[in-house]
Amino acid sequence: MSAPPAITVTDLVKVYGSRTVVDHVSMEVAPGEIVGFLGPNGSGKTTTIRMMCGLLTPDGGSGKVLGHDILRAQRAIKREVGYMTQRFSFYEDLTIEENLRFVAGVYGLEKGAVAQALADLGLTSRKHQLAGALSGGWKQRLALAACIMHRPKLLMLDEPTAGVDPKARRDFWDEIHERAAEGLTVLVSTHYMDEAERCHRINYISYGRLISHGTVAEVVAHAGLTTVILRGGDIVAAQKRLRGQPGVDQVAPYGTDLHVIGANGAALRRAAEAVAAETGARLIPAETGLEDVFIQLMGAAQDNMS
Ligand SMILES: Nc1ncnc2c1ncn2[C@@H]1O[C@H](COP(=O)(O)OP(=O)(O)OP(=O)(O)O)[C@@H](O)[C@H]1O
Repeated sequence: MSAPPAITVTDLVKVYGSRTVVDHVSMEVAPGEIVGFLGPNGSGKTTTIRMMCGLLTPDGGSGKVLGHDILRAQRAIKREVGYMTQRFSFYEDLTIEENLRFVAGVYGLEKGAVAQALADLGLTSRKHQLAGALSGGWKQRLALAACIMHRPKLLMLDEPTAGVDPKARRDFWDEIHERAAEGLTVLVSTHYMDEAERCHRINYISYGRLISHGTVAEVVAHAGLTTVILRGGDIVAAQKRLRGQPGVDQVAPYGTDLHVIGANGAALRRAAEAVAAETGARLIPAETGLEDVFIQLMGAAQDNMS
């Protein structure tokens, strides 16, 4: 028998005033899975995460997180979940170790917990450094140490690597994958495509509604988009000519290439062939990227709302 899901929520709803900011969101996450949560700014990711963490009571829907009812057992959920908020904060004039000691005190953890967390996150040699003097990557490592010190079974990360350099982001993700291999479940919201690609599965939310989910390959395939590249020739003229043509939904320059994307493959190819011939460009078939899919989904969601 397979293990019960770490998260299973059905039809979650949150309403602020007259606005439904989370609109019947259902999701299931298996233990040890890393699931990405993507969507434009203000689409409802943080609000959904907070309902799952037991920090916010839903106005509708039901579900269980780590076997606890999200409506009735919020305290039990908080004990077993680590939540890293978008803008994590520390006492800047305290050292790494002092900050972790403070967190350990809040959770009532035993003495060894701080030393263990320092060792786990490679922070021992820096433990006397002031939190305020750390670079973005080390600050984020401290935040991760603070939110996994009480040994949560589920980690909710809300845009954990915003403003952190690529090397620190990669180290962070390696750390997350190691933890997941040990059984930790992770739900992570992000705006970065490379991070989405490091998740086992992703969920895409827009205007509070979950509109696509699955592995990255499934989400891309499900979007059914065609992509071609125009290379060489007069790219500026080609870009102007292609915009608004039947079949052409997106035109995006990438260096000296022009990526042309659309849902109607036949119409897209016709338009691209004609413009390539006019502007002296070569036409190269290409794979559709996750970012192209998300931009298409954003456009489609806006059309539905207007
Ligand atoms: N306490 C609140 N009262 C009123 N409106 C709120 C409240 N919290 C969030 N909202 C609104 O709900 C919507 C969803 O916000 P939320 O923070 O969940 O989005 P998000 O997807 O996490 O955005 P981002 O990517 O910018 O972090 C936004 O329009 C936001 O302004």
